[in-house]
Parts: sequence; C-alpha cells; structure tokens
Amino acid sequence: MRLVILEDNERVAEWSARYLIKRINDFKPGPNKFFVLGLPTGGTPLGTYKKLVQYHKAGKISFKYVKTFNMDEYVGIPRDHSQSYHSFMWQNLFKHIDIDPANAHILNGNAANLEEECQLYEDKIKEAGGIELFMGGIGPDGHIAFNEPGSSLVSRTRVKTLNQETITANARFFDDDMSKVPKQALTVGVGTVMDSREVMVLITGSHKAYALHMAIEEGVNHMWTVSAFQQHPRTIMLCDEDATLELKVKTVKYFKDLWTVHHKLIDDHMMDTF
Ligand SMILES: N[C@@H]1[C@@H](O)[C@H](O)[C@@H](COP(=O)(O)O)O[C@@H]1O
Repeated sequence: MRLVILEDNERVAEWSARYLIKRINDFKPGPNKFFVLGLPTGGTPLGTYKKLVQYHKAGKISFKYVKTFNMDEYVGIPRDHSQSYHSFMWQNLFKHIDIDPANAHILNGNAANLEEECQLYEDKIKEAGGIELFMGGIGPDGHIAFNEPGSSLVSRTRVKTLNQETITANARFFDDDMSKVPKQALTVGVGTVMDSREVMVLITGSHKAYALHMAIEEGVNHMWTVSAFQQHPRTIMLCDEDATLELKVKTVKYFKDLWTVHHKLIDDHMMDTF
C-alpha cells in the first residue's frame, strides 16, 4: 500500500486528477480498449472532478474511450433529485466531459427489482473487462462506498441499510434533516472493489483521521471496511495533513520519506504546484 500525504484538500484534488490522467493516457484507450474507471460521490472527490474538467477543457484528457461505474446510489429518491448520485455525477463531471452517456454506469435505486439490478451491475462490470482503477472515498466510520461497519469484506453489489452515523453525516445534503436522508442504498461490495486492478482512496479532514488510523495501522477488520485494502496488491491512499492526526509520527515520517518515489507516479512537468 502507498500512503501519499499532501498538504491540503486542494493538493489532494490536483494529485488525484493528475494520477488518473496519467493512468488513462498511459493505458492508451481506444475503440477496442476502454479504460474502466470506478468513481465515488461525496464532498471529497469534488475537487478531483473540478480538476479533471479543467484538464479535459485544456485538451489533456479525453473520456471518449472510458467506461465508468459509480460506487453507489440511494434507494427511492428520483433520479433527477438534486441529491441523487446520478445528479451529482452529471452536474459535477459527466456533463462537462466527452464521455458517451451509455458508458457512464450508475446503479438504479428505483429499479423494480433491486437484487436483479445489483446482479446486472456486477455482470456489466465483468463484461467491461473488470475495473482498471477504482477511486473511492470513505465515511468517518471507515466505510467505503456504502459498505457500513460489519459489512462482509467479500461482499458484492447489493442493497444496504444505512447506519445512523452515515445518515447523520449525509444529512448536510438534505437540509440537515435526517428524516429526509434515504435509509437504504445500492452499493458495490468490498469484494467488487477488491477485484479492481488498482484502488485509490481519498481521505481528507480531521474527522476522517481515526478512520485512516484504523484503515492502515490496525488489522483488517469488517468494522472498518476500508481496512480490507491492506490485502489489495495495488492500493494508494491519498490524504491531507489533517487526516494524519491520529497516525503515529513514525508512520507519517515513513511515508513522507517516500515522497520522491510517490511523486514519480504523476507527470512531473507541473511539479511546482506541490
Ligand atoms: N456513499 C458515500 C461514500 O462513497 C463517500 O465516500 C462518503 C464520504 O463522503 P464525503 O466525501 O462527503 O465525506 O459518503 C457517502 O457515504
């Protein structure tokens, strides 16, 4: 596992966007070779999406031969509700880039048969050749996608009931009214993300510091589902200084000493930003 520690949110956005661009461009996608990308929602990746749009407009990246699969979607709110993950993705990324809408996959939380919808999603990922890179975020309780504490670490795409902590955390998007937050969601499983060839998790803010500690300094544990990625062969955790507050000084120093190695993972030509 790599832990890349950056000064703040803004730099996490810049680094993650440049890393995605480099991975996609190095892959050389084409009509017979799509880059398959897993994507999250939430406040954390917003900066990354903003940068991707900027770089797309500057001609540095095309999504013409990219297929995306989003991590999750609420159950039971209309697709065009301002807080649905469909709306989030279209507002913040898809409508600004050249992705073919048919290639931007998001679970349908209004499907008549939710179990079938989840199985179809798994099938579509398989048909696309599996996910090359899954970008994710986490909740303060260490959940990835909507794999709440106690979720099976080999789980697949399924219906999940949201726990109180997640409902409280997400109430800010629903007029701070917990009763308006959907109580269920469809989510890819931990196993679904584990099957990706690479995973990049963004963790920012002091409210995620304990989760980062549990994710990387303690053992693999289903109560902190993001800790499962200790067993993934290719994981990058990308965090800001605030998120390191609960880590051992020794851990922080160890990964900061690797900065020059980590920095080579993105294009160097704009190194001055860092
Ligand atoms: N299902 C989403 C997660 O995928 C996301 O990572 C998390 C954190 O969101 P934020 O980035 O806003 O802290 O929120 C929700 O629970």
